[in-house]
Amino acid sequence: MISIHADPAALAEAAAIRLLTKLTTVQAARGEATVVLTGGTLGIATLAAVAASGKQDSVDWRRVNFWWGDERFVPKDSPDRNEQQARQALLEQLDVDPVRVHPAGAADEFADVDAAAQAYAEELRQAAQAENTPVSPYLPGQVPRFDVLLLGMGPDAHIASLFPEMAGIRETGRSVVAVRDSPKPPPERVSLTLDAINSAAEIWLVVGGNDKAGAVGLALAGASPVQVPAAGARAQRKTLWLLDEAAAAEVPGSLLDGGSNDRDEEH
Ligand SMILES: O=C(O)[C@H](O)[C@@H](O)[C@H](O)[C@H](O)COP(=O)(O)O
Repeated sequence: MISIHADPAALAEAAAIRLLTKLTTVQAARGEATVVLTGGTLGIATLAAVAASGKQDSVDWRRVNFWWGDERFVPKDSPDRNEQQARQALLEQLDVDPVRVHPAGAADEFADVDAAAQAYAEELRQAAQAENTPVSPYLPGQVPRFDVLLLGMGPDAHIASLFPEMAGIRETGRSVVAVRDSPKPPPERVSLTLDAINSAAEIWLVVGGNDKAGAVGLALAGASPVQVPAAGARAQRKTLWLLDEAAAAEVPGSLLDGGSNDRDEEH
């Protein structure tokens, strides 16, 4: 499904409203909800839009579980941390349950990025065991239920910290990988694998800007995930592309004609 919005601000706002609605709906059904956050400009703008929406109270934030799709392996208080940016943009304004907030390890907490990746995988496994619901066909017992997994995408079609042709995008059978040579700084990161990402009930790719249009077009045209990681995003139930007009410029026309898409009213 594709949803197109006028510009990055409208896109972030639309993603925020969808997220609030989804979390409210999921909580009504199963008492809690789990969201996997992402870094990047639009990933954080979406969280800021939730904070600015005035509609936060529709969600019981003490019963939301937060994970991260990737994290930079830098000191805990570094402004480069996706966790720090998410806390500043939204989490600090909410009454969250700290036990339910699961950031990946930082460079001043673990000896190296491998140790941080292993620890995150173990934390995910423990959460999966506690839920006792085998939700992932790829990683049974290794990841908990992810109701919504947010992703940004780079101009090279990377998602999380899975980059074209590199080891991470090829990894199978594991939930988390350590990245040492990220083409996008900083170089060291912890990332969910594609198997973990695709365990999510819903994946939402929030992508804006004309520098992403080519990668969006390739991903939606069904390119190989090793060359075009975003092409590998396939949720268990729904994969949603939330785009602004600029990033949608090369979406294959046949995909836009389908009835399941929507576009900002003014377009
Ligand atoms: O840690 C990160 O950098 C992000 O998780 C990364 O995957 C990001 O979402 C994309 O690079 C898009 O970032 P922009 O929206 O800033 O281009």
